[in-house]
Amino acid sequence: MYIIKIGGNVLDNPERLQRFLIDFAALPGPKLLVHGGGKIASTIGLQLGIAPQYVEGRRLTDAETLRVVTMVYAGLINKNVVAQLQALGCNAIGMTGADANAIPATKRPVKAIDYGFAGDVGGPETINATAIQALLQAGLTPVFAPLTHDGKGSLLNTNADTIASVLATALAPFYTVKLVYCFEKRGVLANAAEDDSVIPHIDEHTYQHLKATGVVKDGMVPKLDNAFAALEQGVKAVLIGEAEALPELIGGGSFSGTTLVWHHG
Ligand SMILES: Nc1ncnc2c1ncn2[C@@H]1O[C@H](COP(=O)(O)OP(=O)(O)O)[C@@H](O)[C@H]1O
Ligand SMILES: CC(=O)N[C@@H](CCC(=O)OP(=O)(O)O)C(=O)O
Repeated sequence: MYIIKIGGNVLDNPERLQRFLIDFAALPGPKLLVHGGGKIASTIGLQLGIAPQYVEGRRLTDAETLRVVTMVYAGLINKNVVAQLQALGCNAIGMTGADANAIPATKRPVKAIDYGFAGDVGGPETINATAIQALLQAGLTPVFAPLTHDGKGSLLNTNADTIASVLATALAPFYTVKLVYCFEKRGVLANAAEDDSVIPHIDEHTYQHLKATGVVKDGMVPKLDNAFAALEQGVKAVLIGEAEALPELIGGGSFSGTTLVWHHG
């Protein structure tokens, strides 16, 4: 099965999103979509007078921000994606980690920095894989917003790349899971300014080198950390590429993004 994640730069562009959803809806077999939307949450927050705050690239989720991200992720984005998929004949069902207790989490402990209502997810055994399997077996396509819950009544904000990785890992014992991170570039690039400089294959060793030399940075670092963690824990394949090139990415032809390589044993 495919678990596909789309980020803020795709969600923010209606034409790009529509093209992606057409291809996603056409994928045969069980599938699951995870969306982010950090960029849209920041824009809507600003319109409401709530400026986004980041420390080292991570959002601080105070009580007001939690209200904004709940409205934007679980409401505006999630329900519009579900409606668009329904129009394409894909029987989508919108989810957060609170729904069906799919993804329990704990509020990140306050150390040097207080990230507020940020949720840290435990191991794959904490995921309610049974409920997600039941949805898949009923022919439904779960669409996850990047929110989890603490089991005490509060939603928590959790990075969408992490949600995709942990769901992929939790479902790996039951399905051959291929995890696909779709974003606005054609893959992991050797040169940020050169769109055609896609690195076709990256293993752990190469990744450490790319990170140390600053070729891979910013949002790509947590994405690849999550991706290698998923491979280590039984996910069959991880692909990274352009949302609009989903069929090529999955088809594995030339110009088909970056494939992460895991050396077993
Ligand atoms: N070597 C690289 N190749 C491609 N993107 C990179 C690279 N290094 C850093 N990045 C940055 O990582 C970003 C993708 O991560 P992120 O911002 O989390 O995106 P999204 O949430 O849309 O998936 C790209 O937009 C790009 O700016
Ligand atoms: C805790 C945390 O980092 N939450 C993220 C969730 C959204 C997200 O991951 O969106 P993209 O995939 O579009 O970046 C945030 O609020 O930015």
